This record gives sequence, structure tokens and C-alpha cells, in this order.
Amino acid sequence: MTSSPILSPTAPATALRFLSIGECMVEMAPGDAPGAFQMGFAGDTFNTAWYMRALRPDITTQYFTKVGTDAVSDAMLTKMTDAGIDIAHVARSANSTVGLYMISLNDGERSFSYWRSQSAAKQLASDSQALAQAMGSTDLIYLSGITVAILDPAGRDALLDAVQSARRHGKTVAFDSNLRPRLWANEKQMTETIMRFAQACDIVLPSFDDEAAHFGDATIQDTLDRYRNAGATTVVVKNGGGDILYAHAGETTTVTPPPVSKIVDTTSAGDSFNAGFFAGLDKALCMEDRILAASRIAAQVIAAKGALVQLKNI
Ligand SMILES: O=C(O)C(=O)C[C@H](O)[C@H](O)CO
Repeated sequence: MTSSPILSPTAPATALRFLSIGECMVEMAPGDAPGAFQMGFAGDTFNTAWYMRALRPDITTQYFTKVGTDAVSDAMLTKMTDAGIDIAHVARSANSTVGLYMISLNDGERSFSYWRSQSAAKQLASDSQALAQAMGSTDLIYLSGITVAILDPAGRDALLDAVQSARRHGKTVAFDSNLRPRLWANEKQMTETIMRFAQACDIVLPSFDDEAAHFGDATIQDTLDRYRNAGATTVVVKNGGGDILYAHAGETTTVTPPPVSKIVDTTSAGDSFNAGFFAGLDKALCMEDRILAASRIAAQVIAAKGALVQLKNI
């Protein structure tokens, strides 16, 4: 079992800074009464930033996105600042607003409907200088397959350039492939672009069920090998409630997460897991302990409705 560091040697020993890049949307989640919905704000990379802030109030957590200038965009930014997330790198656009999604639950199975095709966040990579500046003033950068999926080809190239440059400057970059076929033109474009970004990252945190469905991986080991062969130094393959497989510092090991007692809504399971994992990166923990801590956070999150759940006993 290894406790070798993951963060770049240039990362500070204290006052770690975390930057999450992506889209936050209005979330309409099923309420308690039939037909009722509860409005909130969520989005995979924002959820991770929110949980990171909850778990590590001692570090700077920043969010990078673009929103509108309307009232709902203001309310979203208030939600971020109330949570203690630094929004200095959030840009605003006067002629667009934020996206929206609705969760439908059917016998515990969730499905999503989205209204995001015109959202301001689709332009988040339009200012390369802003990207470089944000990445230059952080240590750990996080983005997802959704962050990449919402961009146009020029935006994808600009984001990839920025990530590669940040890595050359000693930043640590983490990526959750978060496959959302509906956001891509076709499966080939999705899988090729995801691998292009994975190649540029240090840490990759895929989920086996999605990877099996879209990359055709027969086993969790196949998923791990594909990302490791692409060049990621640390790969953690999430696996629903099943055994998690990781590779780090030349070691490949399985971790059995604690049994989950209650599943109400799995929204944000992977996002909160990622935050739980990042929260331990600057600590002298072994990989297994980081992964177990992340699993315990995700277990709390899926025991309640919605993407953002107040954590207990952290
Ligand atoms: O699908 C998306 O873009 C989302 O970010 C919605 C949810 O908040 C997220 O997927 C939950 O994991």
C-alpha cells in the first residue's frame, strides 16, 4: 500500500489551491410531494467544488465558468460564494444565461432532461488568457468529460492547450471522463476526444459502467489499462457499489468500499467521490484510505435527494 504523493513537487505543502472548470446549471430535483420539484444549482464539476469546499474549508476552492448577467445567474453566484467558493474566475455574458436540468425518478432510477444548448458556459474557454491566468494561480485543476462536451471544437482546443501548458508548469490535472453521449455529435467523437484529454491529465477518475457501455471495456481492468496506457499516472476506476480498482506509483490494487445502507438518489455520487478523493491528496494518506474516505462521502450523498447534500461527521 503506497502513500506516495500525487501532487506535483512544485505544489505548496500548505494552502493548496483547487480549481474546478465546467458548467453549473439550475437543478430541478423531485421534491417530497408528488409532482413537486425543488430548485437548486448543480453540475458535475461545480458539485465537486462544493463538496471540496465542505470537506476542506482550509484550502482555496475556485470555480471557472461563464454565466449570464440575469437574476438567476446572480442567484447561482450567490450560491457559490455562500458556500465559500471563490468566483474570481467566473466570466459573465450579457446575451446568454445558465442552463437547466430536471431529474425524474422512477422507482429509484433517475433520468435527466436538459435545457443547456444555449448556456453561457458553452463559451467558458473562449478567453485563453483567462484560462491561463486561472490555471496559473492554482495547484490542482479539475475538469470533466462534460466540461469538454459542451464546448465547440475551438473551445476544446483552447482548453486542451491550457491544460497541457498548466501541466508543463507543474500543475496537477485531474479528469473525470463523465460520459454523456447526448452532448456529443457521435460516439466516435466522444471517445476520441475523451482520450485526447485523458492523455493530457495526471489523474483520471472514470466510472466503470459508463466506460463499459461506450468504450466496450469487458472488465474494470480494461478501463484502468486504457487510461494508464494513455499516460495518466493515477487512475481510480469507480464501480457503483462494487470493488474500485486503482493504479498509482506502479501499483494496481482493488479497494472494497464499505457497504451502502441506503440509496435514495445517485445524483452526484461520482462528483462527491472525486471531492472526497481530492480532499486527501495533500495529506500523507495511502491510496486505499483516500479511496475509502471518498466512498464514505459518496455513500452519504446517495442517501439523500439532489446533487448537494449536507455532509455529516466529516
Ligand atoms: O449532466 C450534467 O451535466 C450534470 O452535471 C448533472 C449532474 O449534476 C451531475 O451529472 C451529477 O453527477
